[in-house]
Amino acid sequence: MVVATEINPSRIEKIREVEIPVIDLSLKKSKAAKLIVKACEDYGFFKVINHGVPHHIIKKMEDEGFDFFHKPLPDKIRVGSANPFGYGSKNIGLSGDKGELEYLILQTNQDSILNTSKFSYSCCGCDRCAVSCYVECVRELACKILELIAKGLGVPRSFFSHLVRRFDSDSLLRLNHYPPVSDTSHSFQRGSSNSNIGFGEHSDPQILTLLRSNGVAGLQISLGNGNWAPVAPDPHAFCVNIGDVLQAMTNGRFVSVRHRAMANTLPDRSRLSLVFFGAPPPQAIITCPPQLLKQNEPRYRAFTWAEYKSHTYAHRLGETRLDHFKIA
Ligand SMILES: C=C1C[C@]23C[C@@]1(O)CC[C@H]2[C@@]12CC[C@H](O)[C@@](C)(C(=O)O1)[C@H]2[C@@H]3C(=O)O
Ligand SMILES: O=C(O)CCC(=O)C(=O)O
Ligand SMILES: [Fe+2]
Repeated sequence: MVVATEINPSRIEKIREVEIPVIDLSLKKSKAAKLIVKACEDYGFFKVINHGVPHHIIKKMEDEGFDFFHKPLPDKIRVGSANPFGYGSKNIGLSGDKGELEYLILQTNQDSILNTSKFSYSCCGCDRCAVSCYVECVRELACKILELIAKGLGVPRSFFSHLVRRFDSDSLLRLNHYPPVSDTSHSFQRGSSNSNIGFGEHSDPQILTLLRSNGVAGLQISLGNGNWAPVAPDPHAFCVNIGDVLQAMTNGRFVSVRHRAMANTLPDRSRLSLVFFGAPPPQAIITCPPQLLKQNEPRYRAFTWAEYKSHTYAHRLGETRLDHFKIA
């Protein structure tokens, strides 16, 4: 089915209903690995069910998120601006991108929280245990999926996952809050842009993203050529998407899917997404292993995650950052 939706008067985009792959992680490993590799090649996106993250840990994290966003604005601003860790509202990044949301970005690695950052869980008033328990579970889930990917691709088991498991991994947790359309009591002030984009089109720069949202719709993935597929909300599943680094490490065999979130149009319910970005340590060298190159020439030059990240942060949300690292 194709439905035309008006994003802005000069540009008609098509919304297509596609079957998003749903992978049951209780399947035999070899079967799950095969299905995941296929989903990564076809869409760079899939959902997982029977993922093993306990419901009470998700619920506690979600409650903490709602509590934070329902605080008065001065309390939220007090945690510091999302530069790169802290609270942000409507402005995404430092290059002028805007969204109809507010968010909180948290570092996940205890080592850097203690040593290099002014920002830690306690600053946002979130319960330290709720955040650490959630992060521990989703990190483990990300590693499990990366190990299935390694199995499916025929590379050593921890080839990708060790980067996310490392004590100095640069993984992040991001909480996005899309307030209800008519909520005037809320401390978040909706912009005057009339845009129905909540979080603009982009790819995630890291290795793998695990997104979980409450039952409110909004996420869409790009099918290319201006076609978008809505992702039905499912509080029991995690959405998984390939990041730019995994695209580079697979020499483009997997796609870092472009996605966006629509602004919340419900009058009475907020949308909350909890997003874990599994990232390498800053000095890790990102390159495609010879087993995956086969007879092909490498498409991207080797780079460190620190180099990629500084390139990312110097550019706008919607840019195709990996192009800069392409071998001509
Ligand atoms: C405009 C920007 C925000 C962003 C950094 C960037 O310069 C380009 C990528 C953006 C993004 C998208 C995925 C994640 O939400 C994020 C935390 C990331 O790593 O890259 C954001 C960055 C951000 O909001 O700070
Ligand atoms: O909230 C969503 O559904 C998408 C958020 C997202 O893409 C991000 O935080 O990078
Ligand atoms: Fe994203």
